[in-house]
Amino acid sequence: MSKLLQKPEKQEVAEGVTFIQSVTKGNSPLEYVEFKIVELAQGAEYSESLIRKECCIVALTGKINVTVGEDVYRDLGTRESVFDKVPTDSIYVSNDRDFGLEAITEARVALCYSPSDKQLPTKWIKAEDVDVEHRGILSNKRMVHNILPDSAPYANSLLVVEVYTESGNWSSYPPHKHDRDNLPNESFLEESYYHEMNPSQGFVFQRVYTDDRSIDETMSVENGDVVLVPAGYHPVGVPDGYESYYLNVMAGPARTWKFHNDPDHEWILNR
Ligand SMILES: O=C(O)C[C@@H](O)[C@H](O)C(=O)CO
Repeated sequence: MSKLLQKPEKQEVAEGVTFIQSVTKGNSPLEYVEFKIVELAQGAEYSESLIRKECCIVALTGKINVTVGEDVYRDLGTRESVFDKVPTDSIYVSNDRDFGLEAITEARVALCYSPSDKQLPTKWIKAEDVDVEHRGILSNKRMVHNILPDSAPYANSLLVVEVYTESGNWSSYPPHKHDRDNLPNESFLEESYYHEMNPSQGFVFQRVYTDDRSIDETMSVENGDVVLVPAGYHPVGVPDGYESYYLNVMAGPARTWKFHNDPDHEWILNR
């Protein structure tokens, strides 16, 4: 199996608290992005101390309370399934702070991390404030929830977006990359993709490839999988009959998403 594909692996870390995915510097090729999917049973609690990293807590499904230091953010989360296709609530927590999660209902939570050493205020990113963007035409249609885009100045390094791709469509397409620290032309951002499909037995294909093909992996991606993009283009193709959801986390030396399309396929944009 590709080193860029991580299958879900249940790890019960406390009563009612299960890691489904845990991408760390120790088990992935990424330097700037770490990521967890945590499932919480109703009433379960989980806490963490951030050491030299910032975190965006995304209430994927269910309802949670989040505590950051003395502050409590209550009743976060808007969905029973990510395929309700409405934005959800998130909390940005700065480096070297403690946070806690408490599940009001059964809940699935994404924890998105990147290195940081400059303290910033905690930010409640409310569902109603998340910008919803429709991109693309023909078989390239997708909807994007901009949770923490580069235009939002709340984080030092993290970028977080949710992307829905319609059945039979492509996204992150035409293929683009952001793997050169060469602003203003291109930024270096690593990226992770956490995938879900509707119905859940579906699959999508994701290719990760560089110009010189030193990376060239085409992966069959199933519900709950994570794809890691240390470099290269990273398009996603969705088979007929299935909808795709993914949560992207990006981070790098500069908090700017400046991508470069694969010149061979850029013509797609001019139809
Ligand atoms: O517009 C899309 O298809 C989503 C992608 O831009 C995705 O968020 C990504 O690849 C970011 O680099």
